[in-house]
Amino acid sequence: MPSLPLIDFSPFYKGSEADRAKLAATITEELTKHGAMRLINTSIPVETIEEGFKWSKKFFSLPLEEKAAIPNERNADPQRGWSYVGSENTSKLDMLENDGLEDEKEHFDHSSAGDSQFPSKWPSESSIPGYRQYMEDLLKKCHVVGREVLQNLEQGLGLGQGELLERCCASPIIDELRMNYYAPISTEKLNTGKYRRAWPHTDFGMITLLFQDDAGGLEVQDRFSSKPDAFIPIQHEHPTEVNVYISNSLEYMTNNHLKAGLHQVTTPVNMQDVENGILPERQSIACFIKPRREVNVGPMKQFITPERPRAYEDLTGLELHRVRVGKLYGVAASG
Ligand SMILES: O=C(O)CCC(=O)C(=O)O
Ligand SMILES: [Fe+2]
Repeated sequence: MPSLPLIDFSPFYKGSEADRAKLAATITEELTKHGAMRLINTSIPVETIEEGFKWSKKFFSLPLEEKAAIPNERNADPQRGWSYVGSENTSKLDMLENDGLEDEKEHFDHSSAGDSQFPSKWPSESSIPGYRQYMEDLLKKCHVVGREVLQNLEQGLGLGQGELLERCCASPIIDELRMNYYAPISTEKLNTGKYRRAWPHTDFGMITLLFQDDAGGLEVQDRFSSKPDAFIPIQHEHPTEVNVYISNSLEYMTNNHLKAGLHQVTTPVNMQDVENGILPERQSIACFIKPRREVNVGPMKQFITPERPRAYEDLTGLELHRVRVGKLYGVAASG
C-alpha cells in the first residue's frame, strides 16, 4: 500500500546550512508531488499535542446548550464557534456530484484575540476554565510552525526571502484553529454511501497543519494511481507527527504549481471489510495558516509563464475565503 514518508523537521532548527537546504528541497518536492506531507519533530512538543486533544474532548463533552450558545453562523464569513453535525458538509466544496452527502462531525473554530474583524466565540470561562487560554497559545505555536514551513517553501521554490511570508498573516494572527470531533459511527450507516466523516475536499488558506489521534481514516489523494479515486491512508505513526496540506490560497498564488492536497476522512483501513462494526470516536486538530485578508492571492508573476498561463484572476485573501465558505453553506460570497 502506498504511504507518505515521515520528514524530520529538526534540521530546520539545528542543522547546517546544507542540511537546511536539503530539508527545504525535500519539503518542496513532497508538497509539489502530493499536495501533502508528514512532518515530525517540529517545535510543537508531544505534550502540547496530547493536551490539545484533552481540551478538545472536554469542549465537545460540554452540555449541548453551552455549545449551542456559541453557534457558528452559516454565512460566508470566517467560521467562528461551534458547528453541529451536518452543518458543514465538505462534499459541497470540490465534488461535482454531492447531493445529500453529509459529514458526520462537529467542530469548533477560533482565531486569535487580535482578530477584531471576526471575533472568536468562546464557551463561558466558568464552564471550561483554561480552554480559551490553551487554545490561543496552541494557535500561536502552530502559527510559528506554519511560517517555518512557508520559509522552507520559499527556499525550495527559489523565491526571494519573505515572498510568501509577507503574504501570510502575522499581526494580527488570523490563522484559524479547528477542533474536529467525530462520534462513534456504525459501518452500516457509512456503507449507505450518504455519510462520511469528511468528504474529499481541499482547505482554503495557504497551508493546513493537521494533528490526528490514533483512530485512523485520514487519506490523501493518490495522484500517481491509475485508478481515478485512489487515496493514500495517512496513519498516525509518530507522537510529534503533523500533516501539512497545500491549500487553495497557495494554489492560486503559485498558479497551480502547488496544487492543493485533496483529503478525506473515511473508514479506517482495518475496518473496511467489516459489515456490522462501530468506528470508535476520532479527534483531529487543524490549523489553517491564512494569507492576509487584503493581500492579492492571485498568481504571483514568477508563476505565470507561456507554458503556465494565468489560471486565476486577482482577488484578495478574504474574497477567496468568502467564495469557499460561501460554497460550503450555499450562500453568496457577498452575503
Ligand atoms: O479530521 C481530519 O483528519 C481532517 C479534518 C479536515 O480535513 C479539516 O478540518 O479540514
Ligand atoms: Fe480539510
